[in-house]
Amino acid sequence: MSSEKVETGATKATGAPHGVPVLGASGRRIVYDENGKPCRSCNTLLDFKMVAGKQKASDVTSKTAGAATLASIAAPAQQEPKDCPPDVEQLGRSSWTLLHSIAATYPETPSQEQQSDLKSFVNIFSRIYPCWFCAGDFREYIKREEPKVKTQEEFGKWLCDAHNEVNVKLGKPKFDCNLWKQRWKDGWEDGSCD
Ligand SMILES: Cc1cc2nc3c(=O)[nH]c(=O)nc-3n(C[C@H](O)[C@H](O)[C@H](O)COP(=O)(O)OP(=O)(O)OC[C@H]3O[C@@H](n4cnc5c(N)ncnc54)[C@H](O)[C@@H]3O)c2cc1C
Repeated sequence: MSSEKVETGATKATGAPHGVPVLGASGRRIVYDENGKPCRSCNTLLDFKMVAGKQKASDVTSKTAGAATLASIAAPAQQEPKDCPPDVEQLGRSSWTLLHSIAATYPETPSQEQQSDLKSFVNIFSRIYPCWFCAGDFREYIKREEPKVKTQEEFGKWLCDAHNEVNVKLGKPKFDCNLWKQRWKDGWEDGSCD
């Protein structure tokens, strides 16, 4: 499938039907699947609802006049509904939690089999991740930066860099990778996680 790169890091299926919104209320490009339907796990909930006619872009803009960008203010205005399929952000948060938690429990000196299992997992993950354009970019990253699985520390840092690549793409600050273990394994030194 051919695709078009856009500023949010999203790519859009070129088969998007005529007469449907191209940009969402968040300012991001709407991602459609191969059947021309908006992809829930590829769009923010706000944009998904806007395309479904359940949220008007004007509802957001009128409440937020004067803000720098729609994208930066739209997300907090949106309440996450309970027990519904995830949007791109919920899916991402949960997936990063799983991935970093795997790093946190990966052995410090893994066997050959454990190293090979982890490599396979990361590769398969990059092929089946439900947000397909996210998955495509992740596969490109893995091609450029091969997963490092020789030790827990090595994998934790590799994953942190991979996550930072997405953060930068989305205009978010980079996370300090020296802190990955406090964030995902030991808890913060100030004791706030105790
Ligand atoms: C493989 C993958 C690819 C993705 N690609 C896209 C994409 O192309 N477009 C898109 O819109 N969304 C993408 N996402 C989702 C996106 O990364 C975020 O998960 C989503 O935007 C929600 O962000 P958040 O601000 O809640 O925090 P998240 O980025 O989900 O981070 C969760 C928590 O992890 C910690 N953290 C942040 N950065 C790091 C780091 N570098 N290392 C360790 N811990 C960290 C912080 O404590 C943060 O609160 C992707 C997710 C995954 C798993």
